[in-house]
Amino acid sequence: MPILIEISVKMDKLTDRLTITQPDDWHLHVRTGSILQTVIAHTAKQFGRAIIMPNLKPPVTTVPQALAYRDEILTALPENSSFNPLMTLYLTGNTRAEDVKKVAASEHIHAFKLYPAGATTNSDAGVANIEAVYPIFAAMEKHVVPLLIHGEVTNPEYDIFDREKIFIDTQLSRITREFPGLRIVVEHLTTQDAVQFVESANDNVGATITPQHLLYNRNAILAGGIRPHFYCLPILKREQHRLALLKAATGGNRKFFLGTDSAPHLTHLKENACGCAGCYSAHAALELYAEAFEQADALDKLEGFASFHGADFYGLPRNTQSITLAKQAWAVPNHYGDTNNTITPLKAGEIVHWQQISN
Ligand SMILES: NC(=O)N[C@@H](CC(=O)O)C(=O)O
Repeated sequence: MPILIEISVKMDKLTDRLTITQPDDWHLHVRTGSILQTVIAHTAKQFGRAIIMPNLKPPVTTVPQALAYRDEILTALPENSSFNPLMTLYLTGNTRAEDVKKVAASEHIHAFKLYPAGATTNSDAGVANIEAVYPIFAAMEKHVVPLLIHGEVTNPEYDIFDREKIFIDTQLSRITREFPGLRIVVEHLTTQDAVQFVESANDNVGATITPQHLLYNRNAILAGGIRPHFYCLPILKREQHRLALLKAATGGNRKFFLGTDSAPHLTHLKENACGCAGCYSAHAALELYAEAFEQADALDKLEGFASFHGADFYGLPRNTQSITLAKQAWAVPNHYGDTNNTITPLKAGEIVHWQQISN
């Protein structure tokens, strides 16, 4: 497999163009209502498919709700787009084994998302007692339905920078031990500890990595003042963790794949006394990953990470189209959206060095 990956990446040194198989985004928030149209256009321009996170208000907990949300997304897509939203259900204390069977039988719903209650944006309806949903994990294991995990403990007594590691030590290691056949995606890894955990777990355990966690460490949140657009959960960590994530993403290991966690919030709700968690990256997702991979001198590994590993993990066919990026600087706009509903993207007003030129 790695040999195939090497061969199919076309990096033309003379023109500085990079052509890869069309990628997928295995962790995406697109919200609902007026903002949806703006953000889905960005994603659909680059990605063939995306795992759509279900943390709406109220959350998407049933098959009919997920199918209705899918229809809303399809309606919001630009004309002639062939983007395919892969839906998920929000796991709660009320999820039943019957719901797992329905998801297994659904063509459009691909996983359950576990939010520990209170861990992040719109997670209040999440799971307060993880052990209580073990029977549902057993049903997912049996029906081969993946479990996507926001891996942080929620007890406010724990230091925010330690919450991922403590979740791994106290919850995740036990879940993987008790359900070795359960397909698990540890979402948006942020620490060296999480990288090591995923590497040493069995092949049913994979992980997504975001562009912000590859490009920035926690200093970005406090560079000369409080910078709310770098605040997401799990929060950015120390440089040693960023380097471990970069090594994992660029190392060719099939367990690690692209998941932007692009999470739009209106600008005024982030630039606020109590700003929301989430970075918006869909406007330049692949370009931001290309910058990170280029830093690691590993552009030849981008295609595996962005276009193959996730599809293989989910047992879906790889995309057949391709996408080309050029080494072409462009300035990211300060805002997207309309005047009443603006979102501030990652690198707002800054230069991005790669640009998509075709799909
Ligand atoms: N990543 C974030 O900081 N926020 C996400 C939720 C999540 O994935 O944690 C959101 O929906 O805004």
